[in-house]
Amino acid sequence: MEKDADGFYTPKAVDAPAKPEGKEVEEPKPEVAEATPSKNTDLISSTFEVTVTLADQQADPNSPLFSVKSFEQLGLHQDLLKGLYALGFSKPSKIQERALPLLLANPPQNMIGQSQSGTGKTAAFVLTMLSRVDFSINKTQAVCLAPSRELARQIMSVVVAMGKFTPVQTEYAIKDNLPKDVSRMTAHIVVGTPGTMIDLLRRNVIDSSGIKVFVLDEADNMLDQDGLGEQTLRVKNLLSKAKPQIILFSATFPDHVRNFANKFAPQANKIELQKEELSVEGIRQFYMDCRDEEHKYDILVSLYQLLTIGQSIIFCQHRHTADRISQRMTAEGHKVASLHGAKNATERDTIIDSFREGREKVLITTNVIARGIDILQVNMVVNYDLPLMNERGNQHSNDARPDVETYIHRIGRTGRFGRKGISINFVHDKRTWSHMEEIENTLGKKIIRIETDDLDEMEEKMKKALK
Ligand SMILES: Nc1ncnc2c1ncn2[C@@H]1O[C@H](COP(=O)(O)OP(=O)(O)OP(=O)(O)O)[C@@H](O)[C@H]1O
Repeated sequence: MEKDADGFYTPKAVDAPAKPEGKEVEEPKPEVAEATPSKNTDLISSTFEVTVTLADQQADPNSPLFSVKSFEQLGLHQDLLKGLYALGFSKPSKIQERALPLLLANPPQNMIGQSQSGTGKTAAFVLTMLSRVDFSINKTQAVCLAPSRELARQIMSVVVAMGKFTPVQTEYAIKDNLPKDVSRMTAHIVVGTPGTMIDLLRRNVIDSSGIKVFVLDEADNMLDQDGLGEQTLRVKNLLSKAKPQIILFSATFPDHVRNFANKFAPQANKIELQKEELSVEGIRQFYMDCRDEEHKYDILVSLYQLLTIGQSIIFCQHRHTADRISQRMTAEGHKVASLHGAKNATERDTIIDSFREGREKVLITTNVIARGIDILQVNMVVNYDLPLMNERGNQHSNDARPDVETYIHRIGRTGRFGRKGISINFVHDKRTWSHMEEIENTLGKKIIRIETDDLDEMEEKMKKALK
């Protein structure tokens, strides 16, 4: 793909002969000198000596990571191919293979894309934004919204990495992250959260007239009428004159949001998952039957060694629970961090960066990082409290029911891109037991019991699950 006279990256024809099932087809060589795909030897290992060869996963036609095409065949510009290869991406995943030709085709068409957690949706929309930007114009041309500052920062890191060989300029629209006294942003791509994005568009700091792409990551969450939906709609209205291509991606699209998504992104190309395809194969789900709340804490502490083999995320329903547990564990000499929405922006950035770098191995948190966060070393997720939500979007009300979508996203923080992972649910009474049963029935996937008083058995089961 070459830049055309106007400086755009125009996709070339993307039709390529399909690979016959079960047969190996030689990958075409990349067209660029320095853009050599690294051998897919992205191995992770832990004390359990787990090794995952992504190439094996990508060769299995039933895997969401399988693709018959190469990145070159998807019609990406050489500069972007270089960025992909520098990141160690050698072959697209299924969602990338299916979505990219539709996303890059002209005239641009809206997209509602669904694919399991950790299967590479970010690259699909980031490459689209980078492909559609005309770098010779210093004006904002793509905006992307995410539900948390942590996710917005992560998406930006992908934009910067994939755009490393392009002259892309980027800017954040997240709280406490704006350059002082900025009156006009000229960055090509702006990534942020809805509140700050509304502010910047309203004050004309972002000139909306040149915006060609509008992406919602975690779109079902961004469109939920009981949550961020109203703000997201305001952003859309502020962009409406520019008529951008609207791109919605998520691992989940519950029925009540899907109807709204169809209106939000009219005439969209759609890639959908069946209900039984929602959960990721590599994540083994367990539960532990605790006696009461206090026993949950004791069990968590007894798990500490296992939690620190790789990295772990512990999800609680309330901020005060996350704080209390982390304070108690810290006082007892364990090294844990806690992150939730009541902390200030600087603290939040420091905590997540430190966890990302592996300086802390256990992160105790709330739903704030249930979605999108991609830290490959996380091989265990604990639902200290199962996620709940009532019909009005209230997590804390007495009539709250199991929130299956949030459960899928939470456990999806492990088992990323073909890796193995473990999730453990703590249940401690009839109510929490029935909540877990409801999740199990909805997902059609067995959740296996681990005894709380047999650490050896626990370790054995976990080792097996991670193999
Ligand atoms: N084609 C590829 N080859 C190798 N690694 C890839 C490829 N595509 C994505 N990845 C890696 O896979 C991981 C998961 O990707 P990503 O975060 O985009 O998943 P996602 O589908 O957005 O998940 P979630 O639903 O949790 O947001 C990332 O570490 C990313 O770098």
